[in-house]
Amino acid sequence: VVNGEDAVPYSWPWQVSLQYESNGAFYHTCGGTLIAEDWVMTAGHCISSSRTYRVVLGEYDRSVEEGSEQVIPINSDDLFVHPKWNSNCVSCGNDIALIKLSQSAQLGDAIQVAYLPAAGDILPNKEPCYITGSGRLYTNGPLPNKLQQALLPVVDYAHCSSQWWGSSVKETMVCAGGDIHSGCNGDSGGPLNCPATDGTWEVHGVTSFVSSLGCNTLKKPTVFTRVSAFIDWIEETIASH
Ligand SMILES: CC(C)C[C@H](NC(=O)C(F)(F)F)C(=O)N[N@@+](C)(CC(=O)Nc1ccc(C(C)C)cc1)Cc1ccccc1
Repeated sequence: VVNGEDAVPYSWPWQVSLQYESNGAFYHTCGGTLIAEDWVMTAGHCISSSRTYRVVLGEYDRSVEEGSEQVIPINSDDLFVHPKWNSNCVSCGNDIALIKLSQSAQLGDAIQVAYLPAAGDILPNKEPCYITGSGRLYTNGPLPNKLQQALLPVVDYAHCSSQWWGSSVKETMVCAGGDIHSGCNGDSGGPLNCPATDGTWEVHGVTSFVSSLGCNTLKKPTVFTRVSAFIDWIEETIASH
């Protein structure tokens, strides 16, 4: 997250860190959202079938053992990338994947399941959402230790597809930001958290891409997979596994 701030510890308790194994150690590669006790939602581009993954829940500061962390391994046949995700066509969308955890998360103060929007729910322009993640602090910059957040107002489809991203943005995506705040690599797969009418938060986006010219390129909002366009697929996948 570029130009964000340290989140209040455990204030986004559905945020997870997706980590892959390399030479015996695990590395943060993407964010994710806990959507059920044993399911995590992330981006399709975060998953490669040749890697071994684990998720870490209840993490605030990656450099400190806080006691709230839960590390859960992932079985390779529990990775469900959307069937229409095509890594050669990021602009086609469908950048979403589900991961079944090998055991249920123990919910508590630091770990909670996110609310998802109703199918088809479209956010109005300028809706004040927050991006959260442990991605780079600036283009080609370092990863933070503490979870970051930044206010990223929604740029509706009409604006995002006309002026800014053009035809690279589809109606199955949500744009947000476009000023000095943005996501950056490592935030992929994480949540776009938007206020719900009843004072809670709903996860409306899965962080998908930023401009290759620079994470916080002006007039190039961060682009998210629109969760409300995939509610049926999410429900079917969970129901059948
Ligand atoms: C793997 C790609 C497909 C998505 C990747 N997503 C992210 O980093 C995210 F924002 F989600 F955290 C990304 O934006 N990767 N970049 C490598 C940029 C990129 O590939 N962006 C991009 C933008 C648009 C398109 C399509 C829609 C034309 C494809 C890729 C990050 C970057 C940006 C500036 C400097 C260095 C690295």
